[in-house]
Amino acid sequence: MSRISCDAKITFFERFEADILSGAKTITLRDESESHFRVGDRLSVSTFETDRHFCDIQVVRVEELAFDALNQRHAAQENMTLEQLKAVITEIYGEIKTLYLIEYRLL
Ligand SMILES: CC(=O)Nc1cc[nH]c(=O)n1
Repeated sequence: MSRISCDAKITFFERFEADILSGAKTITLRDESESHFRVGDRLSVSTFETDRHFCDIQVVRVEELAFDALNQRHAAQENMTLEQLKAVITEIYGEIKTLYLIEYRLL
Protein backbone atom coordinates (compact mmCIF):
# COMPACT_ATOMS: atom_id res chain seq x y z
CA MET A 1 0.00 0.00 0.00
CA SER A 2 1.45 3.42 -0.92
CA ARG A 3 2.62 5.70 1.88
CA ILE A 4 0.74 8.95 2.56
CA SER A 5 2.75 12.07 1.69
CA CYS A 6 3.55 13.86 4.94
CA ASP A 7 4.72 17.38 5.77
CA ALA A 8 6.93 16.38 8.68
CA LYS A 9 7.87 13.64 11.13
CA ILE A 10 7.26 13.07 14.83
CA THR A 11 8.49 10.33 17.15
CA PHE A 12 6.82 8.65 20.10
CA PHE A 13 8.25 6.33 22.71
CA GLU A 14 7.44 2.69 21.84
CA ARG A 15 5.40 2.33 25.01
CA PHE A 16 2.74 4.66 23.50
CA GLU A 17 2.41 2.84 20.17
CA ALA A 18 -0.50 0.55 21.06
CA ASP A 19 -2.56 3.39 22.54
CA ILE A 20 -1.92 5.56 19.47
CA LEU A 21 -2.91 2.82 17.03
CA SER A 22 -6.03 1.89 19.03
CA GLY A 23 -7.18 5.51 19.24
CA ALA A 24 -6.94 5.53 23.05
CA LYS A 25 -4.30 8.27 22.93
CA THR A 26 -5.35 11.30 20.86
CA ILE A 27 -3.03 14.04 22.11
CA THR A 28 0.63 14.46 22.78
CA LEU A 29 2.18 17.05 25.08
CA ARG A 30 5.53 18.45 23.89
CA ASP A 31 8.00 21.11 24.90
CA GLU A 32 8.88 24.27 22.97
CA SER A 33 11.28 22.40 20.70
CA GLU A 34 8.24 20.71 19.15
CA SER A 35 5.83 23.65 19.22
CA HIS A 36 6.16 24.25 15.48
CA PHE A 37 3.46 21.83 14.36
CA ARG A 38 0.37 23.42 12.83
CA VAL A 39 -3.25 22.38 12.34
CA GLY A 40 -3.54 20.38 9.15
CA ASP A 41 0.02 19.09 9.19
CA ARG A 42 0.29 15.45 8.11
CA LEU A 43 2.99 13.76 10.19
CA SER A 44 4.87 10.54 9.67
CA VAL A 45 5.07 8.76 13.04
CA SER A 46 8.06 6.66 14.09
CA THR A 47 9.34 5.17 17.31
CA PHE A 48 11.87 7.26 19.22
CA GLU A 49 13.97 4.23 20.12
CA THR A 50 14.43 2.63 16.68
CA ASP A 51 12.96 5.15 14.20
CA ARG A 52 10.47 2.53 12.99
CA HIS A 53 7.52 4.08 11.14
CA PHE A 54 4.18 2.86 12.49
CA CYS A 55 1.49 5.28 11.36
CA ASP A 56 0.64 8.69 9.97
CA ILE A 57 -1.40 11.34 11.75
CA GLN A 58 -2.90 14.75 11.03
CA VAL A 59 -2.74 17.62 13.53
CA VAL A 60 -6.22 18.89 14.46
CA ARG A 61 -5.36 21.23 17.35
CA VAL A 62 -2.30 22.90 18.81
CA GLU A 63 -2.42 24.94 22.00
CA GLU A 64 -0.02 26.19 24.62
CA LEU A 65 -0.80 24.67 28.01
CA ALA A 66 0.62 25.30 31.45
CA PHE A 67 1.78 22.14 33.22
CA ASP A 68 -0.29 23.31 36.21
CA ALA A 69 -3.40 23.42 33.99
CA LEU A 70 -3.24 19.71 33.15
CA ASN A 71 -6.59 18.13 34.02
CA GLN A 72 -8.54 14.87 33.91
CA ARG A 73 -9.62 15.56 30.32
CA HIS A 74 -6.01 15.78 29.14
CA ALA A 75 -5.22 12.61 31.10
CA ALA A 76 -8.12 10.76 29.49
CA GLN A 77 -6.91 11.85 26.04
CA GLU A 78 -3.55 10.28 26.94
CA ASN A 79 -5.24 7.14 28.29
CA MET A 80 -3.76 7.80 31.73
CA THR A 81 -4.75 9.05 35.16
CA LEU A 82 -3.81 12.67 35.86
CA GLU A 83 -1.16 11.50 38.33
CA GLN A 84 0.33 9.18 35.73
CA LEU A 85 0.34 11.93 33.09
CA LYS A 86 2.11 14.44 35.34
CA ALA A 87 4.70 11.80 36.27
CA VAL A 88 5.31 10.84 32.61
CA ILE A 89 5.70 14.47 31.50
CA THR A 90 8.07 15.19 34.39
CA GLU A 91 10.04 12.02 33.58
CA ILE A 92 10.42 13.13 29.95
CA TYR A 93 10.98 16.88 30.37
CA GLY A 94 11.93 17.40 33.99
CA GLU A 95 10.39 20.42 35.71
CA ILE A 96 8.51 22.12 32.83
CA LYS A 97 6.08 25.05 33.06
CA THR A 98 4.83 25.34 29.46
CA LEU A 99 3.67 22.50 27.25
CA TYR A 100 2.29 22.37 23.74
CA LEU A 101 -0.78 20.21 23.36
CA ILE A 102 -0.95 18.60 19.92
CA GLU A 103 -4.23 16.84 19.18
CA TYR A 104 -4.19 14.51 16.20
CA ARG A 105 -6.21 12.00 14.22
CA LEU A 106 -4.98 8.79 12.63
CA LEU A 107 -4.75 8.84 8.84
C1 LIG B 1 9.96 11.02 21.85
C2 LIG B 1 8.99 11.85 22.65
O1 LIG B 1 9.26 12.97 23.05
N1 LIG B 1 7.78 11.29 22.88
C3 LIG B 1 6.72 11.86 23.56
C4 LIG B 1 6.86 12.99 24.40
C5 LIG B 1 5.71 13.45 25.02
N2 LIG B 1 4.52 12.83 24.80
C6 LIG B 1 4.43 11.76 23.96
O2 LIG B 1 3.31 11.24 23.75
N3 LIG B 1 5.53 11.28 23.35
